[in-house]
Amino acid sequence: MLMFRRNYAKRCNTSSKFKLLPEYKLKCGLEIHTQLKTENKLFSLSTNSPFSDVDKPNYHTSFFDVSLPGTQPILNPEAILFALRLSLALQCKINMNSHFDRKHYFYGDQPLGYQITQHYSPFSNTGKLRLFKDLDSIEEQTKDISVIQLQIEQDTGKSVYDSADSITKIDLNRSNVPLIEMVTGPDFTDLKQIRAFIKKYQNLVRHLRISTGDLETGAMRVDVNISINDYARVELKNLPNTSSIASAVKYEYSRQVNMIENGEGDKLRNAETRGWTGSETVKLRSKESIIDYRYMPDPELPNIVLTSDVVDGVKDMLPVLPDDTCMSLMQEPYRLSLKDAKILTINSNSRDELYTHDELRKYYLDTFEAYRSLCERHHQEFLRKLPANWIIHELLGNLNKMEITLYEICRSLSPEKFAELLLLISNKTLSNASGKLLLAHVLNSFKENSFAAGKPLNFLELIDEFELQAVADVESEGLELICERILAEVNNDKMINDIKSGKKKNSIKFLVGQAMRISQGRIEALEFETTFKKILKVSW
Ligand SMILES: Nc1ncnc2c1ncn2[C@@H]1O[C@H](COP(=O)(O)OP(=O)(O)OP(=O)(O)O)[C@@H](O)[C@H]1O
Ligand SMILES: [Mg+2]
Ligand SMILES: [Mg+2]
Repeated sequence: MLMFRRNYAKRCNTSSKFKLLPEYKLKCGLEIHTQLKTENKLFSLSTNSPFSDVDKPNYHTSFFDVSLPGTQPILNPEAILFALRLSLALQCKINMNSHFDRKHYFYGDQPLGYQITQHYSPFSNTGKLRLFKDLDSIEEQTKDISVIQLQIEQDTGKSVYDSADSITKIDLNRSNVPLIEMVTGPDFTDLKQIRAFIKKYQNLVRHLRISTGDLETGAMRVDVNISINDYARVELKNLPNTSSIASAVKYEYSRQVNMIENGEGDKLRNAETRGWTGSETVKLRSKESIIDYRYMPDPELPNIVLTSDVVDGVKDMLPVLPDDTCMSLMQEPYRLSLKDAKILTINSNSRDELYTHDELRKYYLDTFEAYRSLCERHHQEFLRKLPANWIIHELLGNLNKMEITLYEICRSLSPEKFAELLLLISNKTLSNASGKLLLAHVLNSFKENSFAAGKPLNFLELIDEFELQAVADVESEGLELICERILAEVNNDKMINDIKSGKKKNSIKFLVGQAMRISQGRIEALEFETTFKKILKVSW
């Protein structure tokens, strides 16, 4: 037995890098619960704010949310609209006549005694989400993940264990928050696909503005079902973030392979549900012992009857989906790299307070157009890459560093103004280095003046004031003099020899840096690099 275990550990190299073994095929399906950010709860007029007022338990509740006898559910149509947006974006078949069912179980944070969900006739089914090799970093060119069904249901309350008093307290702020449960087919065959799907689905719900999609708060919760070859599935729950999902999948795959190799495969014949402790999966229950939920149609709620007008209307109003936007940014006239196109398309949640990808994309597109027409007007060569380089790398870098929002910047440095800066760089009034200095200065002074409306920005005046004019057409003797001076100052034969031989090509950047310092950035770095190479007779 021990031999088998060592054998497996060796082959899948568990200690360093996780590897799937070809003879043990991974099969995996996901169930994802997503809280909808509607104004009100699913069946009541309570505010739907499960994460605000954490210090006020049972604050966002109505008589219905706390299950007072005699209260009745009233369906919130906004939740239907959100479910319709998501179903259409996932190319699902819409059920024009779905209904709600009661799923009975007893738990303290579910005082009704049942959860209102959709069991017999869910909202939509048979959709798909396509993953792409380049866009989603998967191995295959494309991979379709099928969506088996999508249903609307209510969230439960929360049980909070109070260790000081040794009692469990119930908070019903989350009770009756609208949820969508989306179930995929068992189509995943490796971890990259699982990671890619979760990220893509999260980005989609954010893009459709139907959920925050945050895993950390529990606004999005992922259950992973795993099996190997033809054994039964194991359902994994309590996976609070992407790294626990990945670790749990790796752990569970290895556990199941070990069991099969140790001759314990029979124990994998029955489906079970396991939880993730942070370091291992532990059995919660077996699927057979699951209680009978005694599903029954909810008699207090009418069917959700849709007309094709409503469905078509929502379809027409869907925003362009992130993949399509990303692909169009990589084509004419923008021809962005995949990396830059993704930055303008995919929600970067961590810096959401400074800019959203939608704002940033709009700023980029407007600047691109303004710069293009300025170039035409001034008969200047249009450098297609300039707007992306300066917005995604320079501007964004400064926003992050100075902690200022794109929204505030837009008021003083509009895309039209930014295009003027780009024109000054492309017609060589400003060197790259001086352009960077000027941009940083402008942003900094906006910040210092708290973005108060002041004198309109005039780049030419600022260039004069700070003497930032690029030194154009520098005499080559002038350049050579500066370079010779630096070589003498540096006085490091070893470094010079390593540059000449090509052993340390990068050291030339150090010399260029010194030259830029002396010329205060007013001469292009490339000019210095060429001169150094000439003086040192570099042949690489
Ligand atoms: N052999 C298998 N291996 C891995 N995953 C599987 C396998 N068979 C089914 N699945 C996945 O298991 C999941 C089943 O989810 P579904 O919601 O239908 O049932 P459930 O887990 O019993 O219900 P509940 O919502 O009460 O948890 C799907 O994501 C499906 O793709
Ligand atoms: Mg399940
Ligand atoms: Mg399920």
